[in-house]
Amino acid sequence: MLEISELRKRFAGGPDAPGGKVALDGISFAVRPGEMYGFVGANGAGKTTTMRIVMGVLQADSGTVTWQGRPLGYDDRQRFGYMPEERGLYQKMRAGEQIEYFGRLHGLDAQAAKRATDDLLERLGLTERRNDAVQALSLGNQQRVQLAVALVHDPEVLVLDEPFSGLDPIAVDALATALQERCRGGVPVIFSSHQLELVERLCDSVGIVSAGRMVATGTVSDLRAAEGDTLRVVVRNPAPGWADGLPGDVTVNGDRHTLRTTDGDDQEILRRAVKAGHVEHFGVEQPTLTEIFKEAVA
Ligand SMILES: Nc1ncnc2c1ncn2[C@@H]1O[C@H](COP(=O)(O)OP(=O)(O)OP(=O)(O)O)[C@@H](O)[C@H]1O
Repeated sequence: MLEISELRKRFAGGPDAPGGKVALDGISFAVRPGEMYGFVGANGAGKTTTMRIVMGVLQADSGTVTWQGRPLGYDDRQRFGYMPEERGLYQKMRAGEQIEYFGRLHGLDAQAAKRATDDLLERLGLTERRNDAVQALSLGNQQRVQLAVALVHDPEVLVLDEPFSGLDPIAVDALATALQERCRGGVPVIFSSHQLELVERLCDSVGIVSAGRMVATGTVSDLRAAEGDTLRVVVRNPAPGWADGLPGDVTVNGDRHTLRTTDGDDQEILRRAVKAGHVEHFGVEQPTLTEIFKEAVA
């Protein structure tokens, strides 16, 4: 298990923050083998800083990162796969050579690096691009190469900073499939993203970070249960004031009035809606990750 515990980090101040900037204020979470963990938060919340500390690019002021119960060292990190936010490909090197080269850097012999590269080029739909220089590739294909570089040495853990940003749906699916395969093989995968629908679709667990603190973490279903269900009622052409006194909020779109509420007597609400107009929809819905996120960071 990868365990991140009570990480704190303050950056030295500039003219706008002479006292320094607290980037992390006690971040803790754990990612289990075979778990896909989505790390979400507003811009500047602390996701990249956390990942950089996990990968040893930055040092925390305090707190620990352990893997399999032991503090992480250089050798452990060599066996991790990392996609940094700033990316890190040699622009003039060919895609295939690059993946092989990173495989060698991570300790594979020439044959193993070539085999792994062939396999990844195939899986990620890059075989035709093997001999293209990275700078000649589209953003999506560069990102596929970047993922291949993170995967080439068959890593024990994957740490990916916004791997899906800027990708079209086909590329998203190619990357998602590659990550799911590793996960099924028992690799813990942590990735940050602002694409909450994608995180909801792919992840077993989610961590929501806000201003350097973890404001919610757990399985998506636990977070949903904690948030509670919402009753959504849509009434067309209702009589004015039909929802007066009912709990929740009403939004109006043309002749459609939508009431959303997390409490109240559902039968009473139904009676009022039927009396008021044509009831087009009446149902209980689970909160989306976007709703959970907005509530958690509010
Ligand atoms: N090298 C640095 N020097 C000073 N401040 C920094 C440095 N790196 C990050 N910060 C600050 O630390 C805070 C956390 O930044 P971080 O990049 O970790 O956020 P993030 O959640 O990854 O944001 P985004 O979603 O925009 O990538 C921000 O206020 C940022 O400005």
